[in-house]
Amino acid sequence: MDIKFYREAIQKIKINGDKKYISMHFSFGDSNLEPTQVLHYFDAQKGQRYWYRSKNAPHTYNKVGIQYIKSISRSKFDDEQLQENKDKLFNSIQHVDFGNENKSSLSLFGGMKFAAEETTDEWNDFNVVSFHLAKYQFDFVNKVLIITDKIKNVDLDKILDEVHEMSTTIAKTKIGAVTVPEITRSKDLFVKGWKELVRETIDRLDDDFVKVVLSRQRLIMFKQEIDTNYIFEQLDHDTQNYTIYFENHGAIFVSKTPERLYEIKGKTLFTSAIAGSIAKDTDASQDKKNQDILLHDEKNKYEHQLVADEIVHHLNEFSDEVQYSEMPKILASNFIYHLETDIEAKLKKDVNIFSILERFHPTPATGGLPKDVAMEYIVKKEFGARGLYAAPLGLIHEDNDAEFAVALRSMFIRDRSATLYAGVGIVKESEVESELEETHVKFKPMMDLLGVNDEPQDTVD
Ligand SMILES: C=C(O[C@@H]1C=C(C(=O)O)C=C[C@H]1O)C(=O)O
Repeated sequence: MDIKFYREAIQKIKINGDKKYISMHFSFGDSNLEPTQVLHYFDAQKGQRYWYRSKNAPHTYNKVGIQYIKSISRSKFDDEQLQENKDKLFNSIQHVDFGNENKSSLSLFGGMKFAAEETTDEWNDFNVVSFHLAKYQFDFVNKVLIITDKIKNVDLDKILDEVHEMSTTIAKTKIGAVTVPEITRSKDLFVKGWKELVRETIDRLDDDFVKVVLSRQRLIMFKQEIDTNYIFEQLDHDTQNYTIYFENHGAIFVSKTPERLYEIKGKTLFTSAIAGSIAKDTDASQDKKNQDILLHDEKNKYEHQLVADEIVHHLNEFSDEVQYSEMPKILASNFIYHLETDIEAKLKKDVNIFSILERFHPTPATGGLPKDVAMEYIVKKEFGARGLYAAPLGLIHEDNDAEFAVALRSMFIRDRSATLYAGVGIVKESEVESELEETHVKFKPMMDLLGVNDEPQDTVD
């Protein structure tokens, strides 16, 4: 980092008294910083850190945020108000461009809980709706560090010292030995009740209520509080899926989801219908067979089509030009294959991205059909609240470019325990035992992350 250049440039900054925040970006192209190192470096900021990395390299986004200096938090989702809050916030920021060729990608990180109606103490550390503006945003795609601070507190020389110190120290930071969590207990919650609910739901479904996703939970207890550096390293290995790591107050939420809710780039929206599943197999020929079975299985194809049709239907409100392939393809994720249909749409002028979020979430891949009936059913019948499981989480930029993932294959960590979540789409043709089996497979990414190979011996009904 050319600190001398910045030192001179900073003298020329004219503070705009009409603004509330100042945001500067610095190129760190010459130092090889890694997200895991940055998160580790800011251990003292635990409770105010996030990491969001898009799936598949080269990643569209790969960003670590530290210290929430401003948060838009709501107990209810209101698209108009959120758009207004977001615009107001971005308009109150003075951007400083040092003539860097890398543009600033200042963003808000956050999303909303699966359902606003759910209330449990367990999830109280997270708001129903929250979008955070982090003071330090490390953008690993463009290799820039964006620092945003309140104008009334800002000390530009101090910021430069800080940047200099960070860029040199972080580059040398090694996580070193991490503590692998020691599991004292692992148990499946309400399995018997869940199976009964699936049975009851299959009976309940009819021509008017065709699909609902039912999830269940697994509780893992540790001997000591989990070493967050262990989590960072584990998350780093898998680049095939999204990486979501989100701290708020005393809680941590982690997801390795394969599912994108949508990505907006300029005037184009990209999304995918993902539903219909089969486990991967360690035997290569069986594994190939499994993929063929999935591509041709009527129940899975039906389940998938419901999701694809619903997404296309919602898109018609925001777009006059929607494109998608007629036949789903195979999406390989950790331990499991899904059916996937890619969908692309040209957005109409001036669409509110929060309205898209509200309309899309939840797709029938995590909610059901019709959406309202399914949501009510889930909130009323499922055991425990979903919180951020299956929730949309992602990044929103000033120019409305955004990406949201659906936080599946996820867990909630607090103190010495983790709660894992897994759900399955129930349709009239579902069978209880194979749906239960599918949840086992969907727990695996988080079990694997925690280093647990065995299924729990213990169940609580
Ligand atoms: C609900 C989950 O997954 C969703 C449900 C799927 C299905 O029922 O086939 C497939 C992928 C996801 O859209 C989960 O992973 O918990």
